[in-house]
Amino acid sequence: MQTVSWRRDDRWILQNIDWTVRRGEHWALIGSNGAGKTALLNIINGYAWPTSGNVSVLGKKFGHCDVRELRKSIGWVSSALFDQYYRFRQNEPALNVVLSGKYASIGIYEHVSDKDREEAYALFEFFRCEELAHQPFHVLSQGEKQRVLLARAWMAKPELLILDEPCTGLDLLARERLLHAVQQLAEAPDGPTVLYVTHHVEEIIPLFTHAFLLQDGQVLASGKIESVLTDHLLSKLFGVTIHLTWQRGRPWVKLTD
Ligand SMILES: Nc1ncnc2c1ncn2[C@@H]1O[C@H](COP(=O)(O)OP(=O)(O)OP(=O)(O)O)[C@@H](O)[C@H]1O
Repeated sequence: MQTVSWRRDDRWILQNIDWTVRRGEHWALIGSNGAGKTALLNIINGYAWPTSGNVSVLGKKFGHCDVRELRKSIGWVSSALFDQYYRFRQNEPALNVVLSGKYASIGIYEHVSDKDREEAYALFEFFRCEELAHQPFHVLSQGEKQRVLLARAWMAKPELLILDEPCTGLDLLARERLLHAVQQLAEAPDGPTVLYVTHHVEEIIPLFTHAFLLQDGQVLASGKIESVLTDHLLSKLFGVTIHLTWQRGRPWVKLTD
């Protein structure tokens, strides 16, 4: 995207955002609460239209393409969004949630082939949660829901996978399992480009090649992980003095104030 700005109610939520993601790169998008991360994702998914600037996603320029068609190539995992949808579909089994990913719909309105069903079961196995397939989605724990939503997104084999704070509400083991699954998915031969949104630096696994720091709707820094994840830039981003230590390719935060 080039010089993208988004204004709402006399306030600039995003200002002059330049961001290019190339095939083979995986990005972490980091920012504090209210920085504009969700707003930026809404623009990438075509749910919000920039006030100014240009957006192209997967080589398709917005304004010159069918955004609904484009969305079929984008997997979006956001538990906040899906909790809202499935609150009204209390008996929907997790299997149907995964199957619906094939059609990018909420609920299933198409004929489901045996092959689709097999594929969905294989994904439950891949994410090590076979026992969840026949349970209603809305009763699952947060960690279980996230794995089901990841499987749902993967049913359509998207080229771009957007994970919006997928570890929110997960305990340590569930978080590490989910991160491992993300790494495996992305590294598969037909794996997607991953955009991973978080405010927790510890979730940045070695998969990520680049990071984008968003502050008050503006780019604080963007580029290769090692040049962006520095004590100086993260302290500036979060407004506290941060010291990072790296262990096995992952950054860990210490507050030094
Ligand atoms: N449709 C809208 N109309 C008016 N203001 C909005 C709209 N959408 C977002 N905002 C405002 O834009 C700012 C950025 O919101 P956004 O949800 O993108 O933040 P975020 O970085 O995702 O935060 P969090 O980490 O808390 O989820 C917030 O102050 C929010 O109130």
